[in-house]
Amino acid sequence: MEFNIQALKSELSEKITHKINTKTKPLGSLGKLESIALKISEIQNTLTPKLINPTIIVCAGDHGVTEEGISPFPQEVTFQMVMNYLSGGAAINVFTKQNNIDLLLVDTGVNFDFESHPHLIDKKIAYGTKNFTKGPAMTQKQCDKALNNGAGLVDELQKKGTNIIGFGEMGIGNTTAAAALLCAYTGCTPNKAAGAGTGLDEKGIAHKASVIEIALQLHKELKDPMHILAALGGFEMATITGAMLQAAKYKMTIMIDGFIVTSALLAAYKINNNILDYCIFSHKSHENGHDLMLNYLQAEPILDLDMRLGEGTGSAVAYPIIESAIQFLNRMSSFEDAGVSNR
Ligand SMILES: Cc1cc2ncn([C@H]3O[C@H](COP(=O)(O)O)[C@@H](O)[C@H]3O)c2cc1C
Ligand SMILES: O=C(O)c1cccnc1
Repeated sequence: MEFNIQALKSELSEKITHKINTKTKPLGSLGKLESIALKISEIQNTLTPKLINPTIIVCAGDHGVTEEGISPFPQEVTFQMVMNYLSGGAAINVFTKQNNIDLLLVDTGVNFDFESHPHLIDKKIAYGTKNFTKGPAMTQKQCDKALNNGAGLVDELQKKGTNIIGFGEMGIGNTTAAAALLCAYTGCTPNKAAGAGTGLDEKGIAHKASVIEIALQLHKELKDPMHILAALGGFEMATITGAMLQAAKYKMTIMIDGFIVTSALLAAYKINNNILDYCIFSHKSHENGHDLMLNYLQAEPILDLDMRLGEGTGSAVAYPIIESAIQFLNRMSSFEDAGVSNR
Protein backbone atom coordinates (compact mmCIF):
# COMPACT_ATOMS: atom_id res chain seq x y z
CA MET A 1 0.00 0.00 0.00
CA GLU A 2 1.39 3.40 -1.01
CA PHE A 3 0.80 6.42 1.16
CA ASN A 4 2.52 9.28 -0.55
CA ILE A 5 2.68 12.29 1.77
CA GLN A 6 4.65 15.39 0.88
CA ALA A 7 6.69 17.04 3.62
CA LEU A 8 5.06 20.38 4.32
CA LYS A 9 6.75 23.17 2.40
CA SER A 10 5.08 26.46 1.63
CA GLU A 11 6.73 29.23 -0.34
CA LEU A 12 4.35 31.55 1.53
CA SER A 13 5.71 30.80 5.03
CA GLU A 14 7.49 34.15 5.36
CA LYS A 15 4.51 36.12 4.08
CA ILE A 16 2.14 34.27 6.45
CA THR A 17 4.47 34.97 9.38
CA HIS A 18 4.63 38.64 8.34
CA LYS A 19 0.82 38.78 8.20
CA ILE A 20 0.58 37.29 11.70
CA ASN A 21 3.27 39.60 13.07
CA THR A 22 1.75 42.81 11.69
CA LYS A 23 -1.70 42.32 13.24
CA THR A 24 -2.62 44.90 15.92
CA LYS A 25 -1.09 43.05 18.88
CA PRO A 26 2.27 42.69 20.54
CA LEU A 27 4.47 40.19 18.73
CA GLY A 28 3.57 36.60 19.65
CA SER A 29 0.77 37.67 22.00
CA LEU A 30 -1.80 35.27 20.54
CA GLY A 31 0.46 32.41 21.56
CA LYS A 32 -0.51 29.00 20.22
CA LEU A 33 -3.25 30.53 18.06
CA GLU A 34 -0.41 31.99 16.01
CA SER A 35 1.34 28.67 15.46
CA ILE A 36 -2.00 27.04 14.55
CA ALA A 37 -2.77 29.83 12.06
CA LEU A 38 0.70 29.45 10.53
CA LYS A 39 0.45 25.70 10.26
CA ILE A 40 -2.99 25.64 8.63
CA SER A 41 -2.01 28.44 6.24
CA GLU A 42 1.10 26.49 5.26
CA ILE A 43 -0.93 23.30 4.78
CA GLN A 44 -3.40 25.16 2.56
CA ASN A 45 -0.57 27.25 1.04
CA THR A 46 -2.51 30.48 1.33
CA LEU A 47 -2.59 33.75 3.26
CA THR A 48 -6.36 33.36 3.69
CA PRO A 49 -7.03 29.84 5.00
CA LYS A 50 -10.57 28.48 5.36
CA LEU A 51 -12.00 25.57 7.32
CA ILE A 52 -14.35 23.72 5.00
CA ASN A 53 -16.87 21.05 6.01
CA PRO A 54 -15.11 20.03 9.27
CA THR A 55 -15.79 16.35 9.94
CA ILE A 56 -15.13 13.86 12.72
CA ILE A 57 -15.23 10.18 11.82
CA VAL A 58 -16.01 7.88 14.75
CA CYS A 59 -14.91 4.29 14.14
CA ALA A 60 -16.23 1.47 16.32
CA GLY A 61 -14.73 -1.98 16.72
CA ASP A 62 -14.51 -4.76 19.26
CA HIS A 63 -11.45 -6.37 20.81
CA GLY A 64 -10.81 -10.05 21.50
CA VAL A 65 -8.48 -9.13 24.34
CA THR A 66 -11.53 -8.21 26.45
CA GLU A 67 -11.51 -11.98 27.29
CA GLU A 68 -8.57 -11.18 29.56
CA GLY A 69 -10.66 -8.94 31.84
CA ILE A 70 -8.86 -5.71 30.98
CA SER A 71 -11.87 -3.35 31.00
CA PRO A 72 -14.37 -2.68 33.78
CA PHE A 73 -17.12 -2.57 31.12
CA PRO A 74 -18.56 -5.52 29.16
CA GLN A 75 -18.01 -5.78 25.42
CA GLU A 76 -21.66 -5.13 24.54
CA VAL A 77 -21.16 -1.49 25.56
CA THR A 78 -19.47 -1.00 22.16
CA PHE A 79 -22.62 -1.75 20.16
CA GLN A 80 -24.84 -0.08 22.75
CA MET A 81 -22.80 3.12 22.38
CA VAL A 82 -23.09 2.89 18.59
CA MET A 83 -26.88 2.87 19.08
CA ASN A 84 -26.47 5.88 21.37
CA TYR A 85 -24.48 7.74 18.66
CA LEU A 86 -27.24 6.96 16.17
CA SER A 87 -29.84 8.46 18.52
CA GLY A 88 -27.69 11.53 19.14
CA GLY A 89 -27.20 11.02 22.87
CA ALA A 90 -23.43 10.64 23.31
CA ALA A 91 -20.86 13.30 24.22
CA ILE A 92 -19.50 13.41 20.67
CA ASN A 93 -23.01 14.05 19.30
CA VAL A 94 -23.44 17.01 21.64
CA PHE A 95 -20.05 18.62 20.96
CA THR A 96 -20.08 18.15 17.18
CA LYS A 97 -23.59 19.63 17.03
CA GLN A 98 -22.55 22.53 19.24
CA ASN A 99 -19.63 23.37 16.96
CA ASN A 100 -21.19 22.59 13.55
CA ILE A 101 -18.92 19.64 12.85
CA ASP A 102 -20.20 16.81 10.64
CA LEU A 103 -20.17 13.42 12.37
CA LEU A 104 -19.71 10.13 10.53
CA LEU A 105 -20.19 6.80 12.29
CA VAL A 106 -18.47 3.70 11.03
CA ASP A 107 -18.79 0.06 12.08
CA THR A 108 -15.26 -1.25 11.47
CA GLY A 109 -15.73 -4.51 13.36
CA VAL A 110 -18.32 -4.45 16.12
CA ASN A 111 -19.51 -7.76 17.56
CA PHE A 112 -23.13 -7.10 16.63
CA ASP A 113 -25.36 -7.20 13.56
CA PHE A 114 -26.75 -3.72 13.09
CA GLU A 115 -29.80 -3.19 10.97
CA SER A 116 -28.96 -0.94 8.08
CA HIS A 117 -29.18 2.69 9.12
CA PRO A 118 -28.69 5.81 6.99
CA HIS A 119 -26.15 7.20 9.47
CA LEU A 120 -24.08 4.08 10.04
CA ILE A 121 -21.40 3.31 7.48
CA ASP A 122 -20.78 -0.42 7.20
CA LYS A 123 -17.05 -1.20 6.97
CA LYS A 124 -17.22 -4.25 9.20
CA ILE A 125 -14.27 -6.57 8.76
CA ALA A 126 -15.12 -9.13 11.43
CA TYR A 127 -17.06 -9.42 14.69
CA GLY A 128 -14.15 -8.06 16.68
CA THR A 129 -10.42 -8.77 16.65
CA LYS A 130 -8.89 -11.93 18.10
CA ASN A 131 -7.30 -12.04 21.55
CA PHE A 132 -3.75 -10.78 20.89
CA THR A 133 -2.27 -12.66 23.83
CA LYS A 134 -2.94 -15.87 21.84
CA GLY A 135 -2.10 -14.76 18.29
CA PRO A 136 -2.36 -11.69 16.06
CA ALA A 137 -5.42 -9.47 16.65
CA MET A 138 -6.10 -9.47 12.91
CA THR A 139 -4.61 -10.96 9.79
CA GLN A 140 -2.48 -8.73 7.60
CA LYS A 141 -5.19 -8.92 4.97
CA GLN A 142 -7.80 -7.67 7.43
CA CYS A 143 -5.48 -4.88 8.55
CA ASP A 144 -4.81 -3.81 4.95
CA LYS A 145 -8.53 -3.83 4.30
CA ALA A 146 -9.12 -1.58 7.30
CA LEU A 147 -6.38 0.82 6.14
CA ASN A 148 -7.98 0.91 2.68
CA ASN A 149 -11.44 1.43 4.13
CA GLY A 150 -10.17 4.44 6.07
CA ALA A 151 -8.54 5.87 2.96
CA GLY A 152 -11.81 5.36 1.04
CA LEU A 153 -13.82 7.27 3.65
CA VAL A 154 -11.46 10.21 3.26
CA ASP A 155 -11.71 10.02 -0.55
CA GLU A 156 -15.44 10.68 -0.22
CA LEU A 157 -14.89 13.65 2.08
CA GLN A 158 -12.25 15.12 -0.17
CA LYS A 159 -14.80 15.14 -3.00
CA LYS A 160 -17.09 17.20 -0.74
CA GLY A 161 -14.29 19.71 -0.11
CA THR A 162 -13.53 18.80 3.51
CA ASN A 163 -10.16 20.25 4.50
CA ILE A 164 -10.15 19.62 8.25
CA ILE A 165 -10.81 16.22 9.77
CA GLY A 166 -10.75 14.56 13.17
CA PHE A 167 -11.20 11.00 14.40
CA GLY A 168 -12.86 9.30 17.31
CA GLU A 169 -13.34 5.68 18.37
CA MET A 170 -15.49 3.37 20.41
CA GLY A 171 -14.34 -0.11 21.38
CA ILE A 172 -14.36 -1.65 24.82
CA GLY A 173 -10.81 -2.81 25.56
CA ASN A 174 -9.13 -0.43 23.14
CA THR A 175 -7.00 1.35 25.75
CA THR A 176 -5.21 -2.02 26.17
CA ALA A 177 -4.59 -2.27 22.42
CA ALA A 178 -3.47 1.39 22.31
CA ALA A 179 -1.05 0.82 25.21
CA ALA A 180 0.34 -2.29 23.48
CA LEU A 181 0.93 -0.25 20.31
CA LEU A 182 2.62 2.46 22.37
CA CYS A 183 5.04 -0.13 23.78
CA ALA A 184 5.72 -1.80 20.45
CA TYR A 185 6.31 1.46 18.57
CA THR A 186 8.28 3.40 21.18
CA GLY A 187 9.90 0.74 23.37
CA CYS A 188 8.18 1.92 26.55
CA THR A 189 7.26 -0.66 29.19
CA PRO A 190 3.70 -1.95 29.83
CA ASN A 191 3.87 -0.60 33.39
CA LYS A 192 4.19 2.91 32.05
CA ALA A 193 1.79 2.49 29.13
CA ALA A 194 -1.14 0.85 30.95
CA GLY A 195 -3.66 3.19 32.54
CA ALA A 196 -7.11 3.17 34.08
CA GLY A 197 -9.02 3.32 30.78
CA THR A 198 -12.70 3.45 31.73
CA GLY A 199 -11.86 3.11 35.44
CA LEU A 200 -9.62 0.21 36.46
CA ASP A 201 -8.18 0.31 39.97
CA GLU A 202 -4.48 -0.23 40.75
CA LYS A 203 -4.86 -4.01 40.72
CA GLY A 204 -6.71 -3.88 37.42
CA ILE A 205 -4.02 -1.68 35.86
CA ALA A 206 -1.30 -4.11 37.00
CA HIS A 207 -3.23 -6.99 35.40
CA LYS A 208 -3.66 -4.98 32.20
CA ALA A 209 0.13 -4.36 32.11
CA SER A 210 0.78 -8.11 32.53
CA VAL A 211 -1.61 -8.90 29.65
CA ILE A 212 0.25 -6.40 27.45
CA GLU A 213 3.58 -7.94 28.50
CA ILE A 214 2.40 -11.38 27.33
CA ALA A 215 1.30 -9.92 23.98
CA LEU A 216 4.61 -8.09 23.49
CA GLN A 217 6.54 -11.29 24.17
CA LEU A 218 4.37 -13.21 21.70
CA HIS A 219 4.80 -10.64 18.92
CA LYS A 220 8.31 -9.45 19.76
CA GLU A 221 9.86 -10.43 16.45
CA LEU A 222 7.67 -7.99 14.50
CA LYS A 223 9.37 -4.89 13.11
CA ASP A 224 7.22 -3.65 10.21
CA PRO A 225 4.75 -1.00 11.48
CA MET A 226 1.89 -2.59 9.49
CA HIS A 227 2.63 -6.01 11.02
CA ILE A 228 2.66 -4.49 14.51
CA LEU A 229 -0.65 -2.76 13.81
CA ALA A 230 -2.19 -6.05 12.66
CA ALA A 231 -0.85 -7.99 15.67
CA LEU A 232 -1.77 -5.54 18.43
CA GLY A 233 -4.21 -2.97 17.05
CA GLY A 234 -7.93 -2.90 16.41
CA PHE A 235 -10.12 -2.53 13.34
CA GLU A 236 -11.09 0.98 14.42
CA MET A 237 -7.45 1.99 14.88
CA ALA A 238 -6.32 0.55 11.52
CA THR A 239 -9.24 2.27 9.76
CA ILE A 240 -8.26 5.55 11.42
CA THR A 241 -4.58 5.05 10.51
CA GLY A 242 -5.51 4.58 6.83
CA ALA A 243 -7.80 7.60 6.94
CA MET A 244 -5.11 9.79 8.51
CA LEU A 245 -2.54 8.82 5.90
CA GLN A 246 -4.99 9.61 3.12
CA ALA A 247 -6.02 12.91 4.74
CA ALA A 248 -2.37 14.00 4.86
CA LYS A 249 -1.97 13.00 1.21
CA TYR A 250 -4.83 15.38 0.39
CA LYS A 251 -3.28 18.10 2.58
CA MET A 252 -6.13 18.19 5.04
CA THR A 253 -5.54 19.47 8.57
CA ILE A 254 -5.84 16.49 10.92
CA MET A 255 -7.08 17.00 14.47
CA ILE A 256 -5.61 14.39 16.81
CA ASP A 257 -7.75 13.28 19.75
CA GLY A 258 -6.72 11.28 22.84
CA PHE A 259 -4.91 8.07 23.73
CA ILE A 260 -6.47 5.73 21.18
CA VAL A 261 -6.50 8.06 18.21
CA THR A 262 -2.88 8.97 18.99
CA SER A 263 -1.99 5.25 18.95
CA ALA A 264 -3.41 5.12 15.40
CA LEU A 265 -1.26 8.15 14.60
CA LEU A 266 1.83 6.36 15.97
CA ALA A 267 1.20 3.63 13.39
CA ALA A 268 0.72 6.23 10.64
CA TYR A 269 3.89 8.05 11.75
CA LYS A 270 5.90 4.83 11.58
CA ILE A 271 4.54 4.26 8.05
CA ASN A 272 5.26 7.82 6.89
CA ASN A 273 6.62 10.39 9.34
CA ASN A 274 5.67 13.35 7.11
CA ILE A 275 2.16 12.93 8.49
CA LEU A 276 3.05 15.01 11.55
CA ASP A 277 3.27 18.11 9.36
CA TYR A 278 -0.52 17.93 8.94
CA CYS A 279 -1.51 17.25 12.56
CA ILE A 280 -2.86 19.52 15.26
CA PHE A 281 -3.02 17.92 18.70
CA SER A 282 -6.33 18.85 20.25
CA HIS A 283 -5.84 17.79 23.85
CA LYS A 284 -3.85 15.86 26.40
CA SER A 285 -5.87 12.94 27.68
CA HIS A 286 -5.84 12.09 31.36
CA GLU A 287 -5.11 8.47 30.38
CA ASN A 288 -1.71 7.35 31.58
CA GLY A 289 0.52 6.99 28.60
CA HIS A 290 -0.90 9.74 26.42
CA ASP A 291 1.83 12.00 27.73
CA LEU A 292 4.41 9.43 26.58
CA MET A 293 2.88 9.42 23.09
CA LEU A 294 2.82 13.21 22.93
CA ASN A 295 6.43 13.46 24.10
CA TYR A 296 7.52 10.83 21.60
CA LEU A 297 5.88 12.83 18.80
CA GLN A 298 7.09 16.15 20.30
CA ALA A 299 3.51 17.34 20.18
CA GLU A 300 2.02 20.25 22.06
CA PRO A 301 -1.71 19.78 22.55
CA ILE A 302 -4.10 22.73 22.66
CA LEU A 303 -6.15 21.69 25.73
CA ASP A 304 -5.52 19.87 28.98
CA LEU A 305 -8.95 19.36 30.56
CA ASP A 306 -8.38 15.99 32.26
CA MET A 307 -10.70 14.44 29.65
CA ARG A 308 -10.36 10.69 29.11
CA LEU A 309 -13.33 9.69 27.04
CA GLY A 310 -12.21 9.30 23.45
CA GLU A 311 -14.97 9.33 20.78
CA GLY A 312 -13.17 12.34 19.25
CA THR A 313 -14.46 14.59 22.04
CA GLY A 314 -11.10 16.34 22.55
CA SER A 315 -11.04 17.35 18.89
CA ALA A 316 -14.66 18.49 18.90
CA VAL A 317 -14.05 20.65 21.98
CA ALA A 318 -10.79 22.12 20.62
CA TYR A 319 -12.27 22.95 17.22
CA PRO A 320 -13.56 26.46 18.12
CA ILE A 321 -10.04 27.37 19.20
CA ILE A 322 -8.74 26.33 15.79
CA GLU A 323 -11.51 28.48 14.28
CA SER A 324 -10.33 31.42 16.38
CA ALA A 325 -6.84 31.02 14.91
CA ILE A 326 -8.25 31.23 11.39
CA GLN A 327 -10.55 34.14 12.28
CA PHE A 328 -7.82 36.34 13.73
CA LEU A 329 -5.64 35.77 10.69
CA ASN A 330 -8.40 36.63 8.23
CA ARG A 331 -10.23 39.38 10.10
CA MET A 332 -7.94 41.29 12.44
CA SER A 333 -6.55 44.63 11.24
CA SER A 334 -2.88 45.20 10.73
CA PHE A 335 -1.08 48.12 12.40
CA GLU A 336 -1.10 49.88 9.04
CA ASP A 337 -4.81 49.31 8.28
CA ALA A 338 -5.89 50.49 11.74
CA GLY A 339 -3.46 53.39 12.05
CA VAL A 340 -2.02 51.98 15.27
CA SER A 341 1.61 52.78 16.03
CA ASN A 342 3.94 49.81 16.04
CA ARG A 343 7.12 50.00 18.09
C1 LIG B 1 -20.23 4.25 28.31
C2 LIG B 1 -18.90 4.43 27.63
C3 LIG B 1 -18.77 5.39 26.63
C4 LIG B 1 -17.53 5.57 26.01
N1 LIG B 1 -17.14 6.39 25.04
C5 LIG B 1 -15.87 6.19 24.81
N2 LIG B 1 -15.37 5.26 25.62
C6 LIG B 1 -13.97 4.90 25.65
O1 LIG B 1 -13.70 3.82 26.53
C7 LIG B 1 -13.32 2.63 25.86
C8 LIG B 1 -11.96 2.19 26.19
O2 LIG B 1 -11.77 1.94 27.54
P1 LIG B 1 -11.39 0.50 28.09
O3 LIG B 1 -10.13 0.09 27.40
O4 LIG B 1 -11.22 0.70 29.56
O5 LIG B 1 -12.54 -0.42 27.76
C9 LIG B 1 -13.41 2.96 24.39
O6 LIG B 1 -14.60 2.46 23.89
C10 LIG B 1 -13.30 4.44 24.36
O7 LIG B 1 -13.74 5.07 23.23
C11 LIG B 1 -16.40 4.83 26.40
C12 LIG B 1 -16.53 3.87 27.39
C13 LIG B 1 -17.77 3.67 28.02
C14 LIG B 1 -17.90 2.64 29.08
O1 LIG C 1 -7.89 9.39 25.67
C1 LIG C 1 -8.65 8.55 25.19
O2 LIG C 1 -8.82 8.47 23.95
C2 LIG C 1 -9.37 7.57 26.08
C3 LIG C 1 -9.02 7.38 27.39
C4 LIG C 1 -9.69 6.46 28.17
C5 LIG C 1 -10.73 5.73 27.62
N1 LIG C 1 -11.07 5.92 26.37
C6 LIG C 1 -10.40 6.82 25.58
